[in-house]
Amino acid sequence: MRIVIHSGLVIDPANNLEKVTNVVINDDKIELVGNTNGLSIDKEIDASGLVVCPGFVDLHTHLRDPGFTKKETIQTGAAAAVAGGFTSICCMPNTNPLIDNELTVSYITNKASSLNICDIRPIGAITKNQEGKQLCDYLSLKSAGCIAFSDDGKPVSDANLLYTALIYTKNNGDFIFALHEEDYSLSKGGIINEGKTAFGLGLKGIPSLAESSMIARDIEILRAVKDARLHICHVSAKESIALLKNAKKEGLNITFEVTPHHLALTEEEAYNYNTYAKVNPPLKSKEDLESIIEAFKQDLVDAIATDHAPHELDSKNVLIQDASFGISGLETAFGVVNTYLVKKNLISLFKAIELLSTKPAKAFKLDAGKLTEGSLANIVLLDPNKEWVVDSNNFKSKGKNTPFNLKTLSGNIEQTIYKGKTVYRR
Ligand SMILES: NC(=O)N[C@@H](CC(=O)O)C(=O)O
Ligand SMILES: [Zn+2]
Ligand SMILES: [Zn+2]
Repeated sequence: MRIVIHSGLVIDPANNLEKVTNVVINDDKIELVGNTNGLSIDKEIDASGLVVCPGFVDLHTHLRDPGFTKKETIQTGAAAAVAGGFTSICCMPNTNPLIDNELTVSYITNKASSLNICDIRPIGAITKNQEGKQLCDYLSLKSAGCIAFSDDGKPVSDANLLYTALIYTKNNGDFIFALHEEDYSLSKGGIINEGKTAFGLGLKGIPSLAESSMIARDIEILRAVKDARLHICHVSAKESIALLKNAKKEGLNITFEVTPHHLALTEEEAYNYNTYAKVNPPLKSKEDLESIIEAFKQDLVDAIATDHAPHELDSKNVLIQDASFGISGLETAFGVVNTYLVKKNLISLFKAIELLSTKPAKAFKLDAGKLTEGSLANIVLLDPNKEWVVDSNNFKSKGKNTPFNLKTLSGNIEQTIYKGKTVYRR
């Protein structure tokens, strides 16, 4: 079966391509990008007015399954992913049981292959039961299919534990440690960012120092170990950006991601005790947001990752002190990035697509995020100019918890193709 997607603006950062041309799919693969002369075509997709680009890659998704299926299941999470243009997602281990054993890995990969609508790559835990006491068996988790390791939701508070994990793995291949950076002694009891909004609302704040001091510590650990590889999750503070800029300049093997909500919103979103704006790390000040934008302009950011954290509304429709931390993010990611970065002329659409596909794939060494001939036909058709009003009731995700609800976004996913088959159409 040969399908040609014609008349669209093809943006493929992996091959430095941006032009109106054809993308030819043959069964599950990309046969070619360019001229279709002499080819017999079975089916045509008219992409006039649309952008055709690689399926997006999310390095940070919470699927909640096994264990917390009232928040999300692998099925609803995967449906949300493809509705958001993601054809590869990496799922965090804070499930129940946790992804700290091969059985849970195979539960997820089996579900993923029976659904067959997007790649689902498990991230294993760094410590057993995420208790921060005992290292997991990284070799066997890796051979079972884990592509990185993280205790996300929690920091690795014990410096010696992280140090040991890096030393143990460094001569055994590529092990990526994705870190949730938070010093509990500084963040404990905090609800939103420490600053004007928290003060005005009478809420205990979480200082930026809770994030940046841990990043500083872990850069030191990385420097001490050398050949190890760190990835910093959901970076939100200007102090953290400054540290990471220097670490990169120095040549340390470190990457970092920024979420759509941290590049678009500030702590003021929590005005009125809005629990939908309660997230970890907290939404920060205008100055932090400006330093994140500057990091994008300077090409320092390695990935935009959703930190899709679906929660049932019962855990959000309570006092802000008691509400869960987290934002459901898969289905608004492109719209938010396009509205708050591209439409404001802060970065180009090409760069935005690169940060959602090619760069994250590169950071986690995934065979994805490109329209190269012979690679799997994981493709998104999007309308960068289409305006829409977010209505979380229409989300495929069970998680309706978003501070973007009822906001107008520009840029919509029209169609998502996975291994040559349409898995989502608006
Ligand atoms: N981001 C959040 O606010 N919540 C995440 C955990 C995390 O990413 O740290 C969750 O699992 O709900
Ligand atoms: Zn986290
Ligand atoms: Zn997370």
